[in-house]
This record gives sequence, structure tokens and C-alpha cells, in this order.
Amino acid sequence: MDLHDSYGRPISNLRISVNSGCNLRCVYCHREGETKPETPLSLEDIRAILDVAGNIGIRTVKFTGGEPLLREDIVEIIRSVPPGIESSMTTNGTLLGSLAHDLRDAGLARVNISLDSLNPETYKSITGTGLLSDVLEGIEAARDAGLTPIKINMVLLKGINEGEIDDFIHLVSGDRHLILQIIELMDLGGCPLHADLSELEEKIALHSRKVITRRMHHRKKYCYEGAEIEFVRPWHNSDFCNHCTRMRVTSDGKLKPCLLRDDNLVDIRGKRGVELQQLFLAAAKKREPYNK
Ligand SMILES: Nc1nc2c(ncn2[C@@H]2O[C@H](COP(=O)(O)OP(=O)(O)OP(=O)(O)O)[C@@H](O)[C@H]2O)c(=O)[nH]1
Ligand code: SF4
Ligand code: SF4
Repeated sequence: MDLHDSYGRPISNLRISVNSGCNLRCVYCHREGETKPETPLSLEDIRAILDVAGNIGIRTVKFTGGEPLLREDIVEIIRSVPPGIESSMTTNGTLLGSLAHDLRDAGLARVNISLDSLNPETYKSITGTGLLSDVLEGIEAARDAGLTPIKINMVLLKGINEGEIDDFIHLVSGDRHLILQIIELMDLGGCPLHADLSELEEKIALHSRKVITRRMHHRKKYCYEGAEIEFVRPWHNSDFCNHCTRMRVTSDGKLKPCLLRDDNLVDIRGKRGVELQQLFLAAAKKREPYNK
């Protein structure tokens, strides 16, 4: 069975937030759209969700948080992903150094690692911690374990890391295991850190050897100076939302049809089997593009 919403968008991608806590304190954190942290889903709840995901045509599962690696049973969670579903994770990378190989052995395919600055002082000012070297170790460990391609998620922040683009391009250049993902800051309330990516993308597009438009969100990926660079620009972008194939599960057990909405959640905590599957169908019906 393949699930579609009433706008004809397939739902092939599930993002499961396994906790809301994090060991960093990024100035812009949107916590995957969660506002009120509660007790996270149990391993059994997550297993039940993964079983239903396999029945309704979900092809990829992304584990997120908070910081998913803070969960003690994260390796068990990865091991519970049914065959036929690709699993990946978005992490801040600080704990990957010791976990990358176990995650790979449990079946994790790849990781996205959030890293907004290569400068220790700037990293500290963004995340409130001095853990940059742990992240760099985490990237190495992920590469070594084969959790690739690794996407380096860099949120462009006005007046903070705009000058580091060339350093990030240099970091991923010529390395087939690394992709740079430049992300537009979610700007729900006129945030002064919001930077417009238009000029940067135009420059990169102009000098790119090849451009790929991904099915997901119609995101553009450029092959530029030996680097692969993807742009994530959801803001006021109807093309992005019209090609959104994602459903989310919040850490406290709610299906979330859209990252940016809290008024159409469907509670699934403790639900199992057919009842759980019906709730997925109900949530799918509530999906609509945020930017139309
Ligand atoms: N508006 C919106 N933004 C999203 C959505 N999914 C991801 N993003 C943005 O994209 C950033 C990177 O997301 P990741 O968690 O690394 O995953 P991804 O790159 O979308 O997924 P893959 O390409 O499968 O690895 C997030 O921090 C968000 O800013 C979405 O569904 N809606
Ligand atoms: S690493 Fe991610 S979850 Fe943690 S504070 Fe930063 S943006 Fe938020
Ligand atoms: S804002 Fe909502 S509809 Fe648009 S891409 Fe994100 S989750 Fe999908």
C-alpha cells in the first residue's frame, strides 16, 4: 500500500524524533517543530510505528531529536527498522565518535551532521559549547564506519558564519563521502539571523558543472568546484512544500503532518497494529502544503 495525501503527494519518508533533549543550545533551534517536551516514546512504541511504516509504503526513515544519540537505546532503535526501509539520522555529531560503528552494524545507512562553523569561537557562540573537535571526530568516525554520504548541515546565519562558505566548500571538496547542505534559517518571526540564500545559490549555480533537482522538496544539488552542494530553502517556497513527502512523529508520540504546524497533530502513543495504521491514514488526510 502506498500512502498519498489529498494533494497527490506520496508519503514515503517518515521522520521520527526519538527525544527532545540536546547537549547543545543552538541559538536558532526549532526542535523539529516541538514546543512542549514530554516523556519520549518507548522502544516498543517506536517498534510498533516502524512496523506500520513498512506496511504503508514508507521507504526511508530519518531519526532526529533533539539529539538522537543521547538515547541509550538508540542502537536498538536502529536495529528495529524493518528490511526494505533505509534508515538515516540527523545528529549534531558530538557523540558519533564512539557510536558510529555500532550504528552502522545495526543497519544505519548514513548520517547528516549539523555543523555551522569550523571556527571554535564561532561554534561556541552558536551552540553554547566547545564541542567542535568532537564533531570533527564524529565526522571521521562516520566516514570510517561507512555512514555515507555524510551531509554536513550548515545553517547560514547572518553576520555569523557567512564568511565561512569557502571553508565549508573546501571541507567537502573532492571527498565523495561528504555533501555540503546549506540551509536557510527557519524564520517564523523576523529573526535577525535570517540570511537570504539567493545570491549565494545564483553564484554557485553559475559556476556549476551539473545541477540535480531532487524529488524531495525539489531541492537543487550542485556540483561546484569538486564539491556537492545542496540548498535547503523552504521559506515562502511553494515548490518545496508541493514536493514534500514527509510525515513526522514527535518525540512524545504525535503524528505531525507538517513541520510548521501544531494544530493538526494526531496522538499515537500506545497505539498498535491496525488502529495505529488507521491513525496514519487520518494524519495523511490532514496534510497540506504549508506554502501553496
Ligand atoms: N520546512 C521544512 N524544512 C525541512 C523539512 N525537512 C527538513 N527541513 C530542513 O532541512 C534541514 C536538514 O534536514 P535533515 O534532517 O538534515 O534532513 P534532510 O536533508 O531533509 O534529509 P535527507 O536528504 O534525506 O538526508 C532541517 O534542519 C530543516 O531546516 C521539512 O519537511 N520542511
Ligand atoms: S544540535 Fe540540533 S537539536 Fe541540538 S540545539 Fe542544535 S539545532 Fe537544536
Ligand atoms: S513546511 Fe510543511 S509542507 Fe512545507 S516542506 Fe515543510 S513539512 Fe512539508
